[in-house]
This record gives sequence, C-alpha cells and structure tokens, in this order.
Amino acid sequence: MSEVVLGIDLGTSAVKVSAVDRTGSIIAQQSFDYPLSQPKPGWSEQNPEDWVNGVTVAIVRLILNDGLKPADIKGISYSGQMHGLVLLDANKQVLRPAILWNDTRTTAQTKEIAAKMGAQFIEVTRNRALEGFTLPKILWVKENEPTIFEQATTFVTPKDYVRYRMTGKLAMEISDASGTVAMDVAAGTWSKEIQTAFDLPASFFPEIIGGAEFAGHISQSYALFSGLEIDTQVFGGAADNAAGAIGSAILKPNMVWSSIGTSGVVLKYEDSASVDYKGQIHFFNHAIPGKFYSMGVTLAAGHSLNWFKSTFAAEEDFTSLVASAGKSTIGANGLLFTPYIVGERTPYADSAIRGSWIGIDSMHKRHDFVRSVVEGIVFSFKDIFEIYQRAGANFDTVIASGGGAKSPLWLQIQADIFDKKVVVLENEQGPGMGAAILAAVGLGWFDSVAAAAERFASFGETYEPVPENVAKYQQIYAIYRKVYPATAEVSHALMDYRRVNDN
Ligand SMILES: Nc1ncnc2c1ncn2[C@@H]1O[C@H](COP(=O)(O)OP(=O)(O)O)[C@@H](O)[C@H]1O
Ligand SMILES: O=C(CO)[C@@H](O)[C@H](O)COP(=O)(O)O
Repeated sequence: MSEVVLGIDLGTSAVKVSAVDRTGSIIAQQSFDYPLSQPKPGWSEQNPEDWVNGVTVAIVRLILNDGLKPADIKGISYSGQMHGLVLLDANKQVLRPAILWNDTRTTAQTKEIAAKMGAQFIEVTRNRALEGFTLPKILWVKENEPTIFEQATTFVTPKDYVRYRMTGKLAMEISDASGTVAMDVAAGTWSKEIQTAFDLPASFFPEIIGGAEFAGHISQSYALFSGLEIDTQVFGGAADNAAGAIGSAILKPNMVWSSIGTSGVVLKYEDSASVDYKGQIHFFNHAIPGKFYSMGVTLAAGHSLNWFKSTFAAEEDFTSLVASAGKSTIGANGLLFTPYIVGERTPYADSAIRGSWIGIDSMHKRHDFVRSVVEGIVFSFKDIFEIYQRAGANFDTVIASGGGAKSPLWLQIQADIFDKKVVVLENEQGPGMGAAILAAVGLGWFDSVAAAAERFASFGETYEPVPENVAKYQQIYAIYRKVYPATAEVSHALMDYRRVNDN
C-alpha cells in the first residue's frame, strides 16, 4: 500500500476517518457513531471520551479490516464540530460533559456579554455573542457550576481535545479558536479585552497553532492504544466549516460554498480582515495562515427536510421525495415555508423563532409541501447572500455540497434563487478531505493548501440560472422576506406551550 494521511472528521453524530493517498484518492474510510445527550430542553452535551473511543475504533478498523499499514500513515489532521466547550483541570482531566455548538442554554450570558462590551465585542471578535459560541458557555459554567469552574485551568474545542489525547500536547487550532469568540480576529491572538472584561486569566487560554502546523507525534500511550506508530506526525486541523471549504477548494474570493447538510452554511473565503460585516454574519480566522472566512448559518437546512420526511413520508427515500417537488411549481403553488424549526442564526439570531407554512390551501398536495420546504431552505440561504450583497461582496460561483447537493432539482432551484451558477463537486468528501489536505501540506507533500486542494478536489456539473425562473423567484423571495417580521411575535408567544409533550 502507498503512503497515506488520515483526515479525521469529528462530527456531532459520528466521526469519519478517511485514509487519503498522495493523489487525493480515498483508499479506505471508517466511521463510528456516538450519542448526544439532551438532559434538559435546549441542552446538548457529549462525553469527550466517546469521541476518543470513536476515533480509535475507526483507526483500529482501518488497520485491521482495511489492511492499512501503520508505517504508511505519515500524517494525521482533523476537522471538528465547532464551538464545543471541553473544560479541563490542572491534570488535563475533563471536568464535565462537553457543551456543544447546538446547546442554547446561554441566552442570559449572550446578553451579559453584549451589555458589558457593547460594540467593542464585535469590533474585536468580529462576531455577535450567540448562544452556540464558546465564550457564553464558559460564563455559564462560571455562573451556574462554580465548584466545577474553580477547578478549571484551561479549555479546548472538540477536535483539539482529541488531538491532545493522541499527542499529549495541548493547543488550540486558530479557526476553532476564533469560533470561541474570545479572539482578536484581525490580530490572530486571544483578546486581552475579553480576558479583562470577564475576569479570565491569560493562562486559561491554550497556545494557538495553525491548521497545517505540526502539533506533535503520536504519543507512546496512544500508539499502544490504537496501533498507530509514534513516528506519525499530527497537524492542527480546522473547524469543520473551514475544513469543508478547503476540501471543496473554496480558496478564492469569487467563490462561495453552499452546504445543505443537517445545518446549512453559506461560506465565503476572505483574503483579509479588511471587510466588515458588522457581526451580521460570522467572520473567523481560516486554517490557512493570514486568511479568513465569513459565513452565515441556517440551523435547520437538511434537518427541515429530514423532519418533514420522518414526520410525513417515513417510508420514502430522499431522492424520490425531493424529486416529487418537480410535480409542484415555482413557489410551490403559493405555499411558503420558513425553516426555523430549531430557531435561527442568520440573518435572524433568534433561538426562540419557529418555522411556518404560509398560504396553505385545500388544493395543496404533499409535493407542494415538499417543494416549499426545499425552496424555503434556499430562501434562507438567499438571506445570507443579501448580507454579502449589501456589503459589496463580489462573487460569481457557488460550489454546492452536503446531502442537498445530491438532487439535480434542488441544485437548479439554488441556481435560480441565487441567480448564480452552481457547481457540484465530483466525489465530494467535504470536511474530511479538508483535514487530509492540511496533513498533506503539513508533511510537505504540497507547497500550499491551494496546491493540495487543486489536486484533491475536482468540479463536476454546472447548473446555470434560468432567467424566467430567476424573475419568478425574485418576486416570491420578496414575499418570503416578510414572513419573519410578521411571525416573530406570534412564534415567541407560543414558546411556553412548545415542550408540554416532551418526555
Ligand atoms: N438524495 C438526496 N437528495 C436530496 N437531499 C438529500 C438526499 N440525501 C440527503 N439529503 C438531505 O441532506 C441532509 C443530510 O446531509 P449531510 O450532508 O449528509 O448531513 P450532515 O450534516 O449530517 O453530514 C438530509 O437531512 C437531507 O435533507
Ligand atoms: O456551529 C456550527 C458552525 O458555526 C456548526 O456548523 C457545527 O460546527 C456543525 O457540526 P456538524 O453538524 O458538522 O457536526
């Protein structure tokens, strides 16, 4: 077998480990699921030990089942679910379950941050303090679990914890570090202003490293545990969205990434920190030195369709369900859906809003509902495009990825609603491929991330906007934009009744 790198994609529901050779071919892949704990409404936690076990099982299977030779594994890097808080004591022991990106218990802390730092917070971190981010989670533990917090000496995000367990070296990679919203993003350092405002010592914040930077070798103890060799080099990695953008070769400012996974992301590569979105969309350091990326998030993109399918069409597969939307019309015969079924982030940072169907008529068929869900998800991406447009961002190509990019109809709807050409990736691997690219660059197989991405990613079919459809969608989008302001108050008023049937 040939020399390979491992790209470890540490997701929310599972870890996927891909062995990639020098040509960018995936020669073996293993994944392992782990549970998510939701002990109270709005809480979302995981046991970091489950991540370590999952990664180890996947690696052991690559060696034992797929015949990967440990000596051929030259480098390892990561893509990680973002923003999760892993609190560590002086012996680097985990103090409590990790609080994840989709946990919304921290509304009070986000308000506290805004009240204390006002506009300065956005100037420094380039983001609003949202429930999902790490700093509000740190403050939540400080205020609600003081005896645990007293023992905490430092913290890391999920994939940085796994890397620590594999190498024995603690560090935080820069694209994930910026997702904590405790960094001065333009300077690329932890923010002194934030440390002072929230009384957190500088020693609480680990060393920041780059995405393709050498982070250590596999430790003796992890080599024994996993079968890996201690010569294998380990590199920083990236936040999953940064890794996904790298794996999809979004490395020029004229390209945006449109990813319809469980959540949805519109992401743009940024050459410098000079552009200012004033916190309306996220702005983070990239895993590529001196580079940045901006993004907006639709919390329930594919999840909205998944919810529809499991509630109303459990027996049908996604391919035929989405294809059935072709029996409806542009605008789903006058039916609009807003995909806020778990709250929203961009453009409305509102964890209490919920979705709606507007215009239900007795003539509507199930395929109209499917169409409205598929279109509503893309309209919510269009909201993010509008922020870019208002900020004067110029781009002409949309690279589509995620499960939603498997449907030609959905891809055409994206092209028509965005009024941009939409390109798909061949053999898309997303974040795991980004992680593998960072390891390949770290090893010196390539001079730059761009050179590696060019070799590892290849583009497939292009969907061009159809002018007649574009015109119709422009009119319908203008109506869609009115739904949030018109329904927010009603939706919030229903909040108290929402979880009555939970068990
Ligand atoms: N064949 C398909 N056609 C259209 N959409 C699909 C298809 N398969 C999956 N999807 C959508 O993609 C979502 C999963 O996307 P994926 O990128 O795999 O998610 P994750 O974020 O969990 O990695 C599903 O919830 C569904 O909405
Ligand atoms: O919170 C964010 C980005 O800001 C999410 O994109 C998480 O990073 C998603 O993790 P997975 O769904 O890929 O596990």
